[in-house]
Parts: sequence; C-alpha cells; structure tokens
Amino acid sequence: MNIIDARKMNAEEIAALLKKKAFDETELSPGVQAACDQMWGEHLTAAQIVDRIVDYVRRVGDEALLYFTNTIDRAGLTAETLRVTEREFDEARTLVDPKVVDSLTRAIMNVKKFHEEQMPKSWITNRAHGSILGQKITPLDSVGIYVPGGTAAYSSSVIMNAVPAKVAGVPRIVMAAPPGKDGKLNPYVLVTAEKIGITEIYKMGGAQAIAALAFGTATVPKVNKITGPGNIFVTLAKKAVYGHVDIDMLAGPSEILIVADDSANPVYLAADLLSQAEHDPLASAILITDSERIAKAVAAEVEVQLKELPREEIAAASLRTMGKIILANNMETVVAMANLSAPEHLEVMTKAPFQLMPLLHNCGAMFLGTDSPEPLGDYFAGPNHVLPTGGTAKFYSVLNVETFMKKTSIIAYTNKALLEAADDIIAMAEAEGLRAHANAIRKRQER
Ligand SMILES: NC(=O)c1ccc[n+]([C@@H]2O[C@H](COP(=O)([O-])OP(=O)(O)OC[C@H]3O[C@@H](n4cnc5c(N)ncnc54)[C@H](O)[C@@H]3O)[C@@H](O)[C@H]2O)c1
Ligand SMILES: N[C@H](CO)Cc1c[nH]c[nH+]1
Ligand SMILES: [Zn+2]
Repeated sequence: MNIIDARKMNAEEIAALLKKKAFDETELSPGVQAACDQMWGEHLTAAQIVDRIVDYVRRVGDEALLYFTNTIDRAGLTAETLRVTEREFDEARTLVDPKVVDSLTRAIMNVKKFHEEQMPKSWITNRAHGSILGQKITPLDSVGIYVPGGTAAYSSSVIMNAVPAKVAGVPRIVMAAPPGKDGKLNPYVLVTAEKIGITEIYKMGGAQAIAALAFGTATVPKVNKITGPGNIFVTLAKKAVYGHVDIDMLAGPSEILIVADDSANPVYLAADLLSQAEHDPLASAILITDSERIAKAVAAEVEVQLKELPREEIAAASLRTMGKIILANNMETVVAMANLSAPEHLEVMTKAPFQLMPLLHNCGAMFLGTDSPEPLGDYFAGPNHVLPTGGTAKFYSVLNVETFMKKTSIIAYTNKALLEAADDIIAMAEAEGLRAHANAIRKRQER
C-alpha cells in the first residue's frame, strides 16, 4: 500500500482524496468488466447492466430470472428447482461441521439479544378533555432478505438479516441467495436459515434476485421491503427498485477506515485492513494516522500478510484501487478526515479511544480499542453487520429491528377537545384554500 502524505494538503485536496464515487458511477474491476463486455456484446457500465437486468425481469418474470441465473451464475435451474426443497435442507444438515454450527448458534443468540434490546414500543398518551394520541408499531407483512454469496457464502448475513426480522415479528420472510454452479446453496447458509426459522428460500442472486423480489414473478413472491448487503450489482439493483418496494439502505462493497495513533499495533492494523479488502475487488481499506512510524510499519506488514491469504488476488485488487494509508498532521485532522469519508466500519485504535468517540459521527459501526477488531462485529458481538457504504453512512443507519417495522399514528379526540381545536383547524384549512377540510370540522361544530 502506498503512503499518501497529506500533511501539507489543503482542505480541498483532502476532500478530493477522500471523495467516494457514487454507486452509479462505480467502475467495475477490469476482470468483471471484461466478462460483462463479453456477455452483453458491448461496453456497459454497472448501472446500465443492472438497469437492463431489472427491466427484463420486471417485464418477463421467471424466464428472465432463470436466463440470468443460468448465464451469470451458471446454475442450471428451472422454475421448479428455484426454491430450496426439504431434501436440500436434509442434505445440508449432513454436510456441516457441528462445531461450526455451535458457533453459529452462539452468534444467533448474541444477535437476538442485542436486537431484542432495540425493540420499539407502541404507546398512547392522554391529552386534554379525554383525548388520546399514540403510536402503533407493526411488523411489515413481508420482507425479502438478500444473503450474498457469489465469492463467499455469508451464513453470517443470514443471521444479520433474519434474526432482526424475526424479532420484529415479520410473518413472511423470503430469502434469496446466489446458487453455485451445482445449482445449490452453501449448506451453512441453509442450516443457519433453518435454525432461525426461515424456510422459503430462492436460489437466485445479483440484480435479478432483487428485481424478482421487488416485482414478483410466477415463482417468486413480491415483497414489501428488501434488505441485505451485496456487491455493486445487488446494491445498484436495490437503488433501482426503491419506490416499488422499500429497501433498508445501500449496503455495498465492504469498507474499513482505521484511525490510529502511535500507540497502535501495526500487525493488528494490517490484519484488520485486509479483513475487509478480501471481500471484494471494490472493497475499501483505509488507514489514517498522525504517526509516520505506524504508516510505514503497516505498509510493510500488509505486504507480508497479504501473501498468506487464499483470497490474495481479491484483496490485492481492492488495495490497489481503493486502499490508502494517509499520514496526517495531528489527530484532530485524522478525526475530520474520518467524518468526511463516512466509512461503513470505523476502527479507533488509539491510546484513549473513548476520547475520540464523541467527535466521530459518520460511520455505520464503530470499533473502539485494540481488542475490538472489525470481524468481531461481522460475526459475533451482537450488533448488525449490514451497514451503509459509499459515504451513505452520513444519512443511513445500521440495519436494526425498526428496519422491519412501521409506525402508525393514533388520534382519538373527544367532542370537547375537537371543538376547542376547531377554530385553529378551520383557519389553517381556509388559508390553504381547502374548504372541504374546513367543512369536516364545521359540520361537527354545528352538531
Ligand atoms: N455493506 C455491508 O453491510 C456488507 C455486508 C456483507 C457483505 N458485503 C459485501 O457483499 C458483497 C458480496 O459479494 P459477492 O459478489 O460475493 O456476492 P453477491 O451475492 O453480492 O453477488 C453475487 C451476484 O452478483 C452477480 N454478478 C456477478 N458478476 C456479475 C456480472 N458480471 N454481471 C452481472 N451480475 C453479476 C451475480 O448474479 C451473482 O449472483 C461484497 O461486496 C461484500 O463486501 C457488504
Ligand atoms: N464485513 C462485512 C460487512 O461489510 C460482513 C461480513 C460477513 N462475513 C464476513 N464479513
Ligand atoms: Zn467482513
């Protein structure tokens, strides 16, 4: 990783250094772009590819869904084999290591406990003259949860989507995950889903899966909301279908930004940067520090650890295009840069991380101190790992139980209370030129 010396940069140069491309301007990695050029017979951007996929699935339904499932993922599926069967669950149970299932079970418990604590409450309150106001909380009727898995099968993302949806009380939870070339799903993904009580699962991935859930096909039901993380194709598809359905957020290729001072351990910092770089060639790993010694040590250590990774190629591609080690003048500038970048994950690896915590406000999740490495949150601690990326942590929140619920206002006035408010309402309605609104009140005044 190259070290960028930002100590003499002005504010404009720093902003340019940390600027993220909008999702629809994202350039694919050269290998993926070449595959796309071949598939479409012309050069298209990721956004154009997704628009075509979404539009075709919307118009044609199953046939289009199966076309993309069988050309992009080469899964060899039919409308009859798209949904996971009881037999596939049976087979999955025989293929998993019970020790891993025990770990998954403990993670489910931690995630459940954390999300139960988030549960909002319906409430009512008394107002003057016997009136009642309140807020009723209801789970959504149906949600589609997307579990990524093109290059890795994320059983942890089953937990992070499905557990909060269950805690919220959603009656119909439909899951989508991309199939392998054998037309099957990873057994850990299936066993985890079954443990949480998710059994309606469709073997479909990418933009075609999101479109199928958004518009419905003969085989796949239309849902009210789609949640879950994914690569650039999944994320752009969620953006494209928003409005036809709700979505949780834009949870695209993973990001880590570490702020560190001279007290941090370079071996840990390198390991943590690589933990996210290995997700995707478009994943981003950034270190910002005021210590030249740390910057140099991490740059060297990353090269050592990179070579030991089975996913070295993906991590190297990510570091090449999105990786940065930035040297800043002082910790104040480091903090300002972190807020400007608004990363998905922010690690604070400093002597006194809690002193910086109140100053850091733009990130999906914050990891404080040496023993809170990012993968602790990915798998186990309890908070959710579905998080906003691409700078959208400036306005989106982490996935949580309220993602799966909606709020309805309750208004129950008595006649006395209404008469007291009547003149104000009529005055406001008349000022807007809405006589019928005013009349709805007047008729009751005349009673
Ligand atoms: N932000 C978060 O909360 C979060 C959490 C977990 C994972 N992630 C991210 O999820 C992603 C997982 O990516 P993945 O690729 O392994 O799985 P994925 O399920 O997101 O994507 C796989 C699908 O991409 C589609 N696809 C692949 N190449 C294509 C092409 N050339 N043209 C059209 N469609 C194509 C295919 O349909 C395939 O099914 C990573 O980017 C990871 O960083 C993000
Ligand atoms: N780091 C990812 C969120 O960006 C979540 C994940 C799943 N598995 C491993 N990591
Ligand atoms: Zn991760």
